[in-house]
Amino acid sequence: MKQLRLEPIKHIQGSVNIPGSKSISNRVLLLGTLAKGTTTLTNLLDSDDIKYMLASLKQLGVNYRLSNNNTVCEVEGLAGPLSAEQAQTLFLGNAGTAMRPLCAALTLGQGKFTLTGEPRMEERPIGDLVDALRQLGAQVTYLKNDGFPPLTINATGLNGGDVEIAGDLSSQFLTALLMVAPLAKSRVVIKIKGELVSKPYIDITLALMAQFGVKVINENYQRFIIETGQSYVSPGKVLVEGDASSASYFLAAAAIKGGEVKVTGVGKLSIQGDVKFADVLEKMGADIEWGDDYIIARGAPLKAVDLDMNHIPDAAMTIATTALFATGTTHIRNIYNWRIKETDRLAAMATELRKVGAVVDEGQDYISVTPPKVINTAEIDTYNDHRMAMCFSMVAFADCGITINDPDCTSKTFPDYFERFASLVTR
Ligand SMILES: O=C(O)C1=C[C@@H](OP(=O)(O)O)[C@@H](O)[C@H](O)C1
Ligand SMILES: C=C(OP(=O)(O)O)C(=O)O
Repeated sequence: MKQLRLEPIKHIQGSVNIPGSKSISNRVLLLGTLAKGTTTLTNLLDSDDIKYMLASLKQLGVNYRLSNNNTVCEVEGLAGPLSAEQAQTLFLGNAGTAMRPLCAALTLGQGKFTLTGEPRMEERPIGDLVDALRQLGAQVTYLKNDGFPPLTINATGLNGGDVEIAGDLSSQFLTALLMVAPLAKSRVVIKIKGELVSKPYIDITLALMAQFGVKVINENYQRFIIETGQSYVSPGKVLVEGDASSASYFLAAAAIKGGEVKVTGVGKLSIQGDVKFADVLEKMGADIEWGDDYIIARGAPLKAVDLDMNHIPDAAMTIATTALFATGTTHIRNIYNWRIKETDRLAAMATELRKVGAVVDEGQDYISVTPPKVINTAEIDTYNDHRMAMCFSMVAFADCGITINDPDCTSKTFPDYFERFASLVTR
């Protein structure tokens, strides 16, 4: 297994332009496909999750032109659903933002589609989405375990009507349903069962649908109405913002080490909820400055926080390792769905934080982290989870340094993370 040794870091300083948002890249590729007209995406993320979406679209006959560095993509819209004359099997890795939206989108047209992924994808639920699509007439069959990929869709189009969907495991199910709703045969009214988690991701979905000309009535995240007769029309150009979750590592690094780091490409005009990560750092004591498309973090002595982080589930992981450098016990609450992401992130985070000496309380839906007096070095397992690898790079700010096992797993969303990180630090 490959390992990356990070020697102790004395100082961090500089500016980093953050690669494109995973959430926006995959949404816009799909909306651009369903839309009338050609959409040119700039600052598209070049990472595994996007490659799976792009490969699937190509397999389904979508025409697009990708620049040499994979960050500019011109998508020729179909002005309607995806269809295929021959049965297609699509491999979607472990990309939730490809699996869930494509599962919904492929019910709209005609054809037989099988969706598969990596072993972990077969453990990540999709039942709540499939239940909702079935209420609208979709025919979906599970190939292994009920409620989980792989699955086969026999597509004949999607009816409109009233549909209920559970919101308590993942917002991606609702995102998927919202994106296909305008192309159903009549008006769609979606009612949310239970608490809706990760709400800001729904705001991303609605903002992008609006850019493509579709209006959704949002009744307090409880009910959504999508009137019939709407269709997606390309806005022409879409600039993909920098990924706010990816920005969290650089902002945290500055907060921990007392230097100044500016992240560009994401700022106060962002449509991504994860920019609120900067507010958490501010509560911990960091100095944060906002521009329209940048955020600057400056370090200061950090103190623990006790917060509900359901709204920023990805960036919240960065707080778990930042907590090693804060006085007191940090409590990260209402994050049950960490358990059903790339790995069981609550269990993985607790295990690895204990290796460096932290006292950790892992609850069903929370984690509490008390830093040790002296942080130990360790070999950190990353569980094929890009965020585990990136979060634990923070431990290099302790006097002992850290070793990251399988660092290349960052390729899911940030292939050159460790090179970018190294370019800002002095050892
Ligand atoms: O819609 C999206 O782009 C995402 C939603 C979130 O998932 P959940 O809604 O499952 O929390 C987030 O963790 C994921 O990385 C991306
Ligand atoms: C949860 C994540 O990914 P996915 O889009 O596969 O759900 C993530 O990137 O942290």
